[in-house]
Amino acid sequence: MLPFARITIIGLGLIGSSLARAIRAEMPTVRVTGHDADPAVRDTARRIDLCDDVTDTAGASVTDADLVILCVPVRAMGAAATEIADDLPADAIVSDVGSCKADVLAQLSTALPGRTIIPAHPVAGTENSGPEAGFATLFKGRWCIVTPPDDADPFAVQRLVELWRRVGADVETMDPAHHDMVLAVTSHLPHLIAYTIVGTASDLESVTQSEVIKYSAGGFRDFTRIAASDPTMWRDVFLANKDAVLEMLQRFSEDLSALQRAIRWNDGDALFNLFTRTRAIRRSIIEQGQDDAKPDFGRSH
Ligand SMILES: NC(=O)C1=CN([C@@H]2O[C@H](COP(=O)(O)OP(=O)(O)OC[C@H]3O[C@@H](n4cnc5c(N)ncnc54)[C@H](O)[C@@H]3O)[C@@H](O)[C@H]2O)C=CC1
Ligand SMILES: O=C(O)C(=O)Cc1ccc(O)cc1
Repeated sequence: MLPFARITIIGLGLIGSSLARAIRAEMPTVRVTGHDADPAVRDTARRIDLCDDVTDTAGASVTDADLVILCVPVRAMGAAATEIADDLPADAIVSDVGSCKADVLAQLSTALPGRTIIPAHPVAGTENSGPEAGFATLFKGRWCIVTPPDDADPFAVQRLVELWRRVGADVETMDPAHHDMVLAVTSHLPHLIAYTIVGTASDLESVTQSEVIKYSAGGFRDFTRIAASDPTMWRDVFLANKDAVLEMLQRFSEDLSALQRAIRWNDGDALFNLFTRTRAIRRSIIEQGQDDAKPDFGRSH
C-alpha cells in the first residue's frame, strides 16, 4: 500500500524537484502539489509540469496534504513551517530534507507545536540548484537518514521510511545530534575545505594570471565542483550546524598543523604513514561498493 496519497513539496529547487520527479515516476497515483516562495521558480515548475498543481501560497498547497516535505534552505525551515501552520490538516505529517537536523527540528517544533514532525536527510545531491537541476533517480542507492524525535509516532516514521524506500533510498534512523556530528565531518567540512582552497587559489590568480585554471589538475577541479555549490544553502548549513562544524574544524586544524610540522621537519615517516592509512580507507570504501563518487560526478542527467 502507498504510504501517502497527497504529498506537498515546499521549495522546488534541486531536492524538491528531484523528489517530485521521483514520486511521480515511482508512485504515479500519488497527487503531488508544490509551492515555492520565488514566483520565477513557480513559473518554471508549471512550465516543466513538475507537479499536479503548483500553488501561489504555501497555505493553499497543504490544505488536503497527508505529508508535507519542506525542501528549503535550513535556516528558512521555520518560516516555511509558520506559513503552513494555519492550513495544515491535523493528521498531516511534516518532514524536511535539510542537511542538518537538530536546528531544523527545533525550528519546526517551535513553528508547529503538537504536530507530527519527522525530519529526514537524503544524503544525495549535486552542486547544482533550482527546479531544472533535479532528476528522478537522484535518491536511488543513496542513504536517507531519518531523525525522529524521541516521542515520534512509530507508524508515522514507518510511513516516511517507506516513502524514501520507494524512491530508491536506503534508510537509516539516527539521533539528530549524532547525525549532525557525522555529517559535519563527512559532508560539511569537505565543503568548507573546498570553498577555502578555491578561494585561496583565486586570490593567487591575480599574481599568476590564468595559471590556476590552465594547470588545474584533477584534484583542484574536484574542489571547484564542490565549491560551486549553492551559497545560500551552504551559508545556512554552516550557521545552523555551527557547534558540530566548529568541533570538526578544530580537529582538522590540529591535524593540518601536525602535517605542516612533519613537512617542516622532514618527517617522511609521518607523511608516509598517514597517506598509507588514508589510501587503505579509500580502498575499503570501494571494496564495500560505496564508491558513489565517480558515477555521480559523471552521471548524465
Ligand atoms: N543541494 C544538495 O546537494 C542537497 C541539499 N539538501 C538540503 O535540501 C534543501 C534544499 O536544497 P536545494 O534543493 O539544493 O536548494 P535550491 O536552492 O535548489 O532550492 C531551494 C528552494 O527553496 C525556495 N525557498 C526558499 N525559502 C522558501 C520559503 N520560505 N518558502 C518556500 N520556498 C522557499 C527557493 O526559492 C528555492 O527554489 C536544503 O535544506 C539543503 O540543505 C539535502 C541534500 C542534498
Ligand atoms: O555534490 C556533492 O558532492 C554533495 O556532497 C551533495 C550533498 C550536499 C549536501 C548534502 O546534505 C548531501 C549531499
